Amino acid sequence: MNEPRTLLAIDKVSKNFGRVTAVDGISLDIRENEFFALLGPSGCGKTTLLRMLAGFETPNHGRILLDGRDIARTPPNKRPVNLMFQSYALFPHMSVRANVSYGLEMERLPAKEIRFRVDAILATTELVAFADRKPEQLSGGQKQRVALARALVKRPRLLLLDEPLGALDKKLRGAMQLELKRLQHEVGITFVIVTHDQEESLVMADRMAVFRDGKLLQCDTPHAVYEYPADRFVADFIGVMNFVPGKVASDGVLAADGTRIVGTVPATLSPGAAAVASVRPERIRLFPSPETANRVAGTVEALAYQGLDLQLHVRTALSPKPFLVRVTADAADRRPVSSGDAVELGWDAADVRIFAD
Ligand SMILES: Nc1ncnc2c1ncn2[C@@H]1O[C@H](COP(=O)(O)OP(=O)(O)OP(=O)(O)O)[C@@H](O)[C@H]1O
Repeated sequence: MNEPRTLLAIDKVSKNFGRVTAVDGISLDIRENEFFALLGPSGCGKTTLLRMLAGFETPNHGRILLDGRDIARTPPNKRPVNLMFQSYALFPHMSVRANVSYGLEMERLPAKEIRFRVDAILATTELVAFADRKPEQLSGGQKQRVALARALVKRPRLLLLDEPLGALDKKLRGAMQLELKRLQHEVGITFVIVTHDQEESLVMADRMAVFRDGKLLQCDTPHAVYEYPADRFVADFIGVMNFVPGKVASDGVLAADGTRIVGTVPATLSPGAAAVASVRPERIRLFPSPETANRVAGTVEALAYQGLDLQLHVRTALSPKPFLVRVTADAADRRPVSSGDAVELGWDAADVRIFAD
């Protein structure tokens, strides 16, 4: 297989606003035709990084190489990069077609080419039937597609999307996540999306970067970030995780009550150091077999049906918070549990991740 080609190389980029370091020495490669997500809690610097890629901010340090050329100081309109705003910023008095063709008209392209490209992108974004409508006559999802069509018609090398689904309700958001991914695939343009929604990144991104306090914590595929988080913060931020605090032992973590959680200890942790053992809710089994490496007694505190899954809160002596356990409806039917029941939880050593506390 060919090595994917790097489109954008972010090289030791920093940005301060007065004494605030919004982006702190980030290095990151984004590949050609990739759907890449920048993710992190509010204030982590993801929007500032996106604005530097667009050209609305200039880094204090570092280089931003697009196709090998440093664009860090190139004005926004001179970059082959387009930014789609969360608010869509559509022209209210213009039709969908006029909104989409506007950018090409500014470029003074021949009318025939404009028509050809606008027709093609209206078809791709399934907007042909709405071409003559004004933005106010469209639904939220349709407006979102117009904003996308307007950005894509210019055929940028890179499309930046700032919380593109932020204005949509939950159900439409789900549908548009898949739609965006399909579109990206179809047009073959590299997308960089900013979101604070970790589920959204897991669904859409080919790779994702997790930030905190202006620093890059981890950059990998959604699967790798979910299964092998770089640290405790990432483990907690992405998905749901159960944590057992304790001290590092030779083959795992010793909890305060003396229970040993068996798992692989990272080489960076010394014996006796404060650590947490963690396990995802879906890796925990109710009523495990006696050979299961980790077993602990608990009491069911609460149950919640979530479609195909049943989510349990189980109180144990291992941690102050109840364990979250996800069992399939099937398993729950076979051996029903209710609030107040005594249960045993079990999980394999291979499903344990251990982090510095
Ligand atoms: N123009 C500015 N002047 C001063 N400080 C700024 C400016 N822009 C951003 N900051 C600060 O830089 C830090 C990073 O901000 P940024 O907007 O990049 O974060 P974010 O991760 O996108 O957050 P959110 O999800 O809330 O938009 C924050 O502490 C913010 O207050």
